[in-house]
Amino acid sequence: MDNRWYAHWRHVFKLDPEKEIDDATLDAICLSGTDAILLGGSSGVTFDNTVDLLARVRRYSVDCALEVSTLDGAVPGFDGYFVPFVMNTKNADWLMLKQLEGLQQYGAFVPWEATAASGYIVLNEQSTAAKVSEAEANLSSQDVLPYVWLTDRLLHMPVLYIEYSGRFGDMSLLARVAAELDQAQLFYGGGIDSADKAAQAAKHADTVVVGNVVYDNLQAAISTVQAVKRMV
Ligand SMILES: CC(C)=CCC/C(C)=C/CC/C(C)=C/CC/C(C)=C/CC/C(C)=C/CC/C(C)=C/CC/C(C)=C/COP(=O)(O)OP(=O)(O)O
Ligand SMILES: O=P(O)(O)OC[C@@H](O)CO
Ligand SMILES: [Mg+2]
Repeated sequence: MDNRWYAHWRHVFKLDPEKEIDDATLDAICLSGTDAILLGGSSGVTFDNTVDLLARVRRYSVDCALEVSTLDGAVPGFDGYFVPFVMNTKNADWLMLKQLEGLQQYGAFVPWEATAASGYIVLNEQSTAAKVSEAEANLSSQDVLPYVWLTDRLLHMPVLYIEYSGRFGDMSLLARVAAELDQAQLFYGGGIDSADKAAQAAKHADTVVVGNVVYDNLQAAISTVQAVKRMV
């Protein structure tokens, strides 16, 4: 079951439990007006660093969800959970088998009403996510469409995530994907490090995810919130 508890999210900050973040930065991020804090990373995510960051974000009233990307990092107590599936890999581990193992281990504890599958299309070959998952990331706008149809129209995944982690993506491809969607909520993430890039992504994506710039340039990160909200 998925009642889209995240349907109203327009702007999201993604924090990586593996990375250090000081209290002042976390305060600014959680009070920025963003719709949610999503914890996730493609490597080095453990139970301990996830619990630690969750406890710190819990001081604020902002929604806090977990993108479960390692078996060790499945932690109770979040407002919601996303389970990623990499659609553009031929390695069955990242397409389905890791997720199956997760359910074999934790299935009895999953809050189904607050858990959603996210169909990832990973498009930056240089990203950790692409390398870890062996994604076939070099796709044109035309190549990407069958993955979109598979994710949205055949499998009815509630979230389709266009992932350029670390690099700003092709906005014409994003527009093409948006135009093809029947029911999935379109998440975009990758390389947003300014208000202008955030606004460009918000033209097409339902939900804009901002990650690395939080650690590189806090003011630029904060500026993305209003840029996305202005597009509503
Ligand atoms: C105990 C309890 C209450 C559990 C409930 C939680 C729950 C729903 C558990 C379900 C268990 C389950 C199904 C677990 C699955 C675990 C798992 C290993 C899934 C596979 C995930 C996956 C496909 C990983 C590949 C990489 C990827 C796409 C990660 C997504 C996140 C991402 C892209 C982050 C960006 O990473 P970053 O580190 O920033 O990368 P860059 O360096 O490139 O920027
Ligand atoms: O870190 P950046 O490049 O902002 O990407 C955000 C997010 O899509 C990563 O999973
Ligand atoms: Mg990152």
